[in-house]
Parts: sequence; C-alpha cells; structure tokens
Amino acid sequence: MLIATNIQKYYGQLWVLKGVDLEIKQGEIASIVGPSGSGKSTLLHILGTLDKPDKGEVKVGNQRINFLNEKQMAAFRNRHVGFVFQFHHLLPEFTALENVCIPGWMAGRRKKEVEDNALSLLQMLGLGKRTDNKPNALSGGEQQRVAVARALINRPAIIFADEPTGNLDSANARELHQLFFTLRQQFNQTFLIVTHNEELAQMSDRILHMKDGKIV
Ligand SMILES: Nc1ncnc2c1ncn2[C@@H]1O[C@H](COP(=O)(O)OP(=O)(O)OP(=O)(O)O)[C@@H](O)[C@H]1O
Repeated sequence: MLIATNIQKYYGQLWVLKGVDLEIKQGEIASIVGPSGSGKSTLLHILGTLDKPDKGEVKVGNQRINFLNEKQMAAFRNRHVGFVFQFHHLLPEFTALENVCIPGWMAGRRKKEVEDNALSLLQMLGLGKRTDNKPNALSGGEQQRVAVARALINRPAIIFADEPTGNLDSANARELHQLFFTLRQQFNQTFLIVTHNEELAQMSDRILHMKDGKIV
C-alpha cells in the first residue's frame, strides 16, 4: 500500500528526518509514537503528499509521488488519501453532510452519488440524525466523526491521522479508536496514526517508534 524509502527532510539547517524507511500493508493500522519534535508530523505530511521530502521516495499503491507536480499531487491527494487532524477543520458555514460531500464534489463525482455515499457514512458513524447540523451544533466527538466521514468519502487508499484524539475526552477517544477498527473490518481501510495516546497505540497492529528523525 505504501512504501517510503530513505525519506530525509531539512528545515533550513535543521535535519528533521534522517532517512526513514517504512512499509504499510493494505488493511494495516499502524501507529507512530515518539517524543515531541522527533519528526512524526513531518513524516506523516510527507507520506500523505502534503509536503515533499528533500531526499527519498514515497510510493502509494503504484504511484511514485515524487514525480508529480503540485497540481497532480493535489488531485492525487483528493482521490487517494484521507486526513484526520487533531482539530477537525470542518467548514463552519456548511452542514455536516455538506462538509463530508465537499471532497467528493471537488473530485468531480456526481452530486447525488456523493450525497448518497456521505449519508450512508454518516449513518454508519451514528450521525444519521445530525446530517443537517452545522459544526457548532455538534459535540467534539461528533465533529471528529464528521471529519472521519469526510476523510473516507473518496474511499482513499490510506488514511493519515495526526493526533486524531488529541482534542477528545477519553470516552470519545476510545469510540474513535473503535471506529478505525470497524472501518478496517468493513472496507479493509488502511490507517497510519500519529498519537500520544498509549491506548490507541497499543491497540494498533504495529507501533513505529520515532526518535530524533528516525524510526528506531
Ligand atoms: N515548517 C517548519 N519550519 C521549521 N521547522 C519545523 C517546521 N515544522 C516542523 N519543524 C521542526 O521540525 C522538528 C520536527 O517537528 P514535528 O512536528 O515533525 O515533530 P513531532 O514529532 O510531530 O512533534 P509533536 O509530538 O510535538 O507534534 C521540530 O524540531 C520542529 O520544530
């Protein structure tokens, strides 16, 4: 599903990623843990095509990301990659349903087909009665579930989650963890999760420990 080879990244003089090699299998739920500043988010952004490495190669499915220009990368990201962040970044002026639909519409898919997909995802995530609510009329856990539905709308090959439970209480965090496993069971969905949450890390198939810009 994803192969990264010798990923290196500099921010000016700062050598942040020092040669990361990584393989993620389809349907795998892997966590990345490690001290603050060890390069976890930087790595996730590079693997998720939000940023480019200075050295090394990322391959998602059959696509070698390094050779895409900005426009191709944005199109690839929209179709093949899903993101869940600590802060959900839902658009406040749109309903839950519209927030989930937007990446589908942007990908040029049929309006009705996207809406039907979004409705069934929201129902599956226990939000069937909340579809017309705007984000400020949803709880934190509900907002995060809408963000998960949005990440899934284009059936991405892989979902990257950066501290997805960082902003949730422990009950909601546990529920979100459970959801990742349900989605894996239903869609054979692949997840790569950066987390400080020990419980989530322990539940995943594999824990990758990062230290000082490397997987140790
Ligand atoms: N845009 C940037 N410009 C300059 N330095 C950056 C930038 N982004 C990150 N860094 C630096 O790169 C290093 C790694 O940051 P990164 O966010 O990847 O760490 P992290 O392991 O995710 O940390 P945390 O657990 O605190 O989120 C840090 O020293 C950080 O200050």
